[in-house]
This record gives sequence, structure tokens and C-alpha cells, in this order.
Amino acid sequence: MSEKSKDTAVTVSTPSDATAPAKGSGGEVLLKVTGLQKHFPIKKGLLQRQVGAVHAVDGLDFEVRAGETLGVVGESGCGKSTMGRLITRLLEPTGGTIEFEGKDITHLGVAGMRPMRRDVQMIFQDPYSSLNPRHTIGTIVGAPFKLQGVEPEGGIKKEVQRLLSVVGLNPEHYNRYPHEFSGGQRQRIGIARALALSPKLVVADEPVSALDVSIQAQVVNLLDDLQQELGLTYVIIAHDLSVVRHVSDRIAVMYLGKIVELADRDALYKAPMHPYTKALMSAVPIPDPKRRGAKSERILLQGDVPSPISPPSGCRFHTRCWKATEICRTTEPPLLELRPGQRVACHHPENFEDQAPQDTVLLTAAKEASELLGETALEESAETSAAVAAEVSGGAPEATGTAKTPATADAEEAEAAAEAEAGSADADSDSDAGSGESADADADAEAGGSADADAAEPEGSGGTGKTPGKSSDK
Ligand SMILES: Nc1ncnc2c1ncn2[C@@H]1O[C@H](COP(=O)(O)OP(=O)(O)OP(=O)(O)O)[C@@H](O)[C@H]1O
Repeated sequence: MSEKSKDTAVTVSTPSDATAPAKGSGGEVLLKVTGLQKHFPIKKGLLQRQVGAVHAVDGLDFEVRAGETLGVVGESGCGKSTMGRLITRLLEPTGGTIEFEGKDITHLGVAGMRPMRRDVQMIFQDPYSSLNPRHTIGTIVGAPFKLQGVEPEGGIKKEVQRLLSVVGLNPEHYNRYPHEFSGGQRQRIGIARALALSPKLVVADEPVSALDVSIQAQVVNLLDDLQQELGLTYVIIAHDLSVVRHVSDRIAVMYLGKIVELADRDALYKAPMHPYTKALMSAVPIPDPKRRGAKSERILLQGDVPSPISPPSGCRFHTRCWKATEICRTTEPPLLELRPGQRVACHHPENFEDQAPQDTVLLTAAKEASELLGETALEESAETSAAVAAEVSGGAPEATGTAKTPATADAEEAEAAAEAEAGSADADSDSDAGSGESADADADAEAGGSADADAAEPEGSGGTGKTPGKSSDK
């Protein structure tokens, strides 16, 4: 455990201590998602006839292993939150399957889900709306016990106070109301509520994005500590790559309802293979001023994310990709494990041998996108792709990625409800995007909703001090 843990107030003593799996991806598969889809119908007219659908999540395959943290990143609207709500079963999937500990929970009803609610909890983004202002902290954190009919040893009050100290809050504040706490503290209250029933999997949707930067680090460190102490498994959804890098063992990059790359954290940051991942990475500021000068080319993606109502054909990223060729427009690339532990859905991956070397003519959109790139970035990309291709195939790089720089390529014309369980409150699939979190706090309680924080953060709560810049130590 890192040094930060020593100075935190995290003093946990649960039976899970002894059995907490080592941090990493070596555990058993806890959650397995196959072909997961969520299409929100678009209805119009008096008869509310369906005229289309928002393809929010469109065929996800991944698994989460016990004890690991899977980070999920992507631009706004790519379906991250929908994915989180699907795997916690706050939304009913349109297609695909979700297995938790080997059990198919894809279409379990409210009663069937009840026992599972203990094992899977969710932390929401907004600490201000996820706690009922009329209830005391004791009532909020103790609600899951009542909803599940669980009587902890020593009584609910004692257990709630223990949970408050676990998340770095003063147990004496049991009778206080949410407005008496700072945002950071409220986030901790939400985390305490999520932990009440000793879940196995915690899905945190943007757990720190509403917080002041200085408080983000504390909450991230608290989550980290709790994972180590309690052997938790996390799926952490965030758009901030620095946060994701800090907390994750593996990272899934989403674009327009699909996973385009799924890899171990270090591999992903060292050698991203999907051009979209590369572009996302290039947008992360380099904190070290000495390194800022070097390789500072930014890949500026042109335009907005296309509409999920009618996503582009083939590879969904082709309308914004500087490497896109005809095959990208026509054929969807499968998510393939091109390197051990690194799955990528791309015909022309970075840092790897080209998957469609015969297809060398850039699309018009690709040429436009490439204008925004620094020459050096393109050259470097071509060079590394060619070199790796040579290494992998043991032969000459020939007409692989090298042919795909704008300088050498020829032009060519071408053209892209929820099942609201106790916790979901509102979350009706067809009508409310992210309302689950803003809804009634009690409702979230059973599902495990909570989360957020801000400045101040007085009573030396857990996870103080460290910034998310601790890089490799997680
Ligand atoms: N209940 C709903 N009804 C219709 N469309 C929805 C609903 N919920 C989400 N969407 C749409 O699905 C797409 C994915 O939304 P989602 O909130 O999952 O994305 P996200 O990646 O989490 O974005 P953000 O980071 O902004 O929250 C968006 O286009 C969104 O408008």
C-alpha cells in the first residue's frame, strides 16, 4: 500500500481484509459483458410511434476481474454513463448479456436483483443532489441496511459510525444534515453509503469531476485506499485521463457507443494503438515543464462526435480519423487482441502492423483531419507503425502505415428504461438520460448512489495530501 494510506483515517477491520485480492488484474472474472446494447427509442406524434433510436451503447464486450479497476474514458455522449447504468442494472439493456459472478443478470427483475444490489453499488457524480437534504447522515448511510433488511452486528448506528470513520468523516456527525458538509465530505458520505453493504463491485460515474481539483486527489486516494483495504473491484467512469491513469489497472476507451481500445494502463499510455486513443492522449497536458517542449504536438480532432442516432458506417471514428481509408468507411473493425492484453478495433492501428495494408488511399475527411496535425506527429506515427510492422512481420514495412500520411497518399472522394429499481428512482430508459443521479437521494441509496466533494475538507479525512500525479503506484 502506498504511503498515503498511512496518514489517512482509513482504519478498516472487516473480514474481507484477509481475503482482499492483490491489486491488479489477476483475479477471477467478476463481471462479464457480451454484446451489450442500449438503444433509446425516439418517439414522435400523437401515437408516439418510434421513428429512430439513440444508439447510446452499441455492442460492448469486456470483463472486469476481482480486485482490479477498469477505467472507462471517452468524450461526452459516447455512452459511458449508460454503460455504467446498464451494468448496475439501473437500465434495461436492449441487447447482449451481463454476467455477474457467472450468473446471467441481464434481465433480472426487481426481486431477482435484490440480493445482487448488495454486491454491486454505484457512486454518482453529483454530491449535491444525491443526498436527501431532509435526512441526517445517519439515516442516509444507514438506508441500505433498512432497504435490504440487514441488521449489522452492533446495530445500524454503530455500523454507520464505523463507515463514517472509514471514509474519513467524524462519526460524531451522525446527526448532521448534508448541507452542513462540504462537497468533498458529501462525496465521502456517498461513498460510505455505497460501502454499507460490503459490495464486491463499485461503479463510480465521474466520482470526482464535480470537485475542486485539490479535493479530487483526496477522494481518488480514498477510493484507492478503500480498494486496498476492502478488496473492492471498481469500474470508474471519467473523462479526465489523468484521473483514469491514476486509478486504473486497465482502461477501456469508448467512442460513440463502442469500445475502440481496451488495454492495460501502461501499455495504453506508452503505445496507444487506436488513433482516437492517441488523439485523447495528446490532449493531456504534460505537467513537467522540462518535458513540455518535447513532442508537444496535439492531435486536434476535427468536428464533433457524430450523432448516435445515425452513427457513421464502418468504423465510427472514420469521419474524424486522419488515417481513414475506404475500408474504414465500409467495414467495421472488430475488437482484436493485437498485443497481449491490448484489444483494438482499427484497420490502421498506431504502433502496430497495418491491418489493411492494401488500402492506402486516404478518405477526403481524413485528409482534412490531418491538416490539423503537426507534421512531426504524422511522420512519427508513420515511422513507428512501419518499424513495428517490420518487427512483427519480420519483413520490410512495405506499403503499410507509411503510405498513409497525407504527404504520400493520393486523394479519393468518399463519404457516416429503464428499469428503475429501488435505487434508480427515475432512471426510465426512454425518457431520462442521466436523471438517476439527480433523483431522489433515498432512491439512490439502495442502488448505492452517492458521491462528490469540494474544497475545505476539514477533519483530516482519509486520503489527504497526495495528488493524482503519483503515476505508477496507483
Ligand atoms: N434516457 C435517454 N433517452 C435518450 N437518449 C439518452 C438517454 N440517456 C442517454 N442518452 C443519449 O445516449 C448517449 C450517451 O449518453 P451517456 O450519458 O451515456 O454518455 P456519456 O459518455 O456518459 O456522456 P457524459 O460524459 O456527457 O455524461 C447520448 O447521446 C445521450 O444523449
